[in-house]
Amino acid sequence: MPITILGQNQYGKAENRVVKITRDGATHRIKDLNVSVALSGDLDDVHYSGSNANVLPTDTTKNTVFAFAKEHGIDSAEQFGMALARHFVEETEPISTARIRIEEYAWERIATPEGEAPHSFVRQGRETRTAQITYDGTGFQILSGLKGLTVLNSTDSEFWGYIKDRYTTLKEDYDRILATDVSAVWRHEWSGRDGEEAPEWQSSYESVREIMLGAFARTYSLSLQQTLYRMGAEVIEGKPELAEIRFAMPNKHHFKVDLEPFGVKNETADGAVYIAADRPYGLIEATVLRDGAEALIPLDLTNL
Ligand SMILES: O=c1[nH]c(=O)c2[nH]c(=O)[nH]c2[nH]1
Repeated sequence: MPITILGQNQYGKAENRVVKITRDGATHRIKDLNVSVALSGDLDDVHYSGSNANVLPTDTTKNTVFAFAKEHGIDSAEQFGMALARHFVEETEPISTARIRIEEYAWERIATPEGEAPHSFVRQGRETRTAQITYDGTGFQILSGLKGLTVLNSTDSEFWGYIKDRYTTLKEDYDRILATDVSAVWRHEWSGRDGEEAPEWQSSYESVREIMLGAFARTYSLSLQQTLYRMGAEVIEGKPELAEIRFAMPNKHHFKVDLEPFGVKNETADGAVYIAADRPYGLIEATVLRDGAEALIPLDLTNL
């Protein structure tokens, strides 16, 4: 009698770095993606006996990603992931679910004194757009997102009134810097099941980002938790096509430096000098849901 059984399993080629250039005369456009494929289905045999009869090689999944970039182009990460996920499920009998994860790296045109360069680009900061597309043969689940969106408010942030026990040394702060690297994932209500038209992925992404930034800038903050909730609430209120949004936000602490030993006053009101601490950092994570919606975004955003 065997004493083990196979649990959840998936496989596919991870981190296919695809760069697609679209030429419009001398003016080029660039899409720069990192695409990871994970397939699951009738795959017990390969684990139990080593029979590869139901296995589409990961090498083939890699080739498919590159071929699709050429054959279908890359309109948006979401659209590209949907085409791939549908292909793997519909064309390969043993595969019942496909999950495509995509990171997109943004490039902007280099501005020169003669105008925008038609085919020269500079990478935009550390901000990365993300998408996860899952297809099970009947409907899609689309999670869009971003990570590495670094923001800072140099005032309008306080932190006080918290629990104080015998290990508490933190001083209450009535005017501090609030800085974070926003990671966010939002789930679209749309599944493609009921024939409803798919969202316009690019403009939807841009407007979610704009709403988040506006809420961060506008919120007078009594905690990063409160700021996070305001950002999520404004997104859900402003975007009827979204059901939930989840954030992971490190509190990038900025500590005022003690310059008294040098006889120098370092007052907030005069424009102070801070040390930007690297670690440890507070890590604030929460989901904001439309009332009645199900929480389906994974709790740990690190791999999304
Ligand atoms: O916005 C904050 N939330 C906290 O929970 C916390 N804890 C802490 O030490 N500083 C902060 N700041």
